[in-house]
Amino acid sequence: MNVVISKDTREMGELAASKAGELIKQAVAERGSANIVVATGASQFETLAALIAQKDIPWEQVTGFHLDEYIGISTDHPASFCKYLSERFVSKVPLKAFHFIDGMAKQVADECSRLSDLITAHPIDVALIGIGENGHLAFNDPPADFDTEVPYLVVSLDEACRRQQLGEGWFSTFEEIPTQAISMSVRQILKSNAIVCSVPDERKADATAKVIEGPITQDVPASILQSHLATTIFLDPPAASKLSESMSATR
Ligand SMILES: N[C@@H]1[C@@H](O)[C@H](O)[C@@H](COP(=O)(O)O)O[C@@H]1O
Repeated sequence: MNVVISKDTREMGELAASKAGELIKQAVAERGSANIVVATGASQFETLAALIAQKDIPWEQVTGFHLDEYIGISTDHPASFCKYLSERFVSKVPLKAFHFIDGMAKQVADECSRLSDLITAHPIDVALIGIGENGHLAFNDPPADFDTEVPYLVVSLDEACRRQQLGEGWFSTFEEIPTQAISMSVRQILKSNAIVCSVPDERKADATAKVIEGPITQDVPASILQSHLATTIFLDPPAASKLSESMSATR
């Protein structure tokens, strides 16, 4: 795992997008196509804006996968990750395909199977992800399942995760926030050839320090990224503010 501390949030997004763009272009040059995973949330604002601004990515050869989605939130709800991805990414670049998670599916088990089959047929070149204030990876809250081989699964959201969504302003009341989601599993995320993790904001400083410098534990799900050699975590200075001095010196 590599760590890059940028000078501000904008630069964090530019550096993360530049890394992701290089990896996408490399995959297309080598294989003729690329498969990517795209996350949502406040963490991805700058990264996705910088990614869609890159002019030399052959998007027609790129297939995208959706990292996680609430169960029971329609696509016109302000918190819908489908809405977020449509508006900020899918409508902005001419992708070969994008596989959304249907959080309104009547049979969520069938939806997980459909997505699992699709992603198994599309090995991922690069996953763009974030981490939660509670250290979650996608919607795998602590203690996360590090063992399941299932690519997509139904997960329960813990209170800290749901409070984060309220704090970011995606919902107007705590009660409105779903208690379940469909998420890519931890093992599926780790199968990505490369991982580009964007982490801005002081709200993430505690989780960032645990993820990067603490032990690998299911209680801090994103700490498993330490075991993935082709992961780069891009931080802004507030997110990096609780790292040890030696780590901060890598800036
Ligand atoms: N489940 C989403 C993830 O897709 C995201 O990567 C992560 C970080 O959240 P945020 O970017 O909102 O800070 O947790 C969110 O709740």
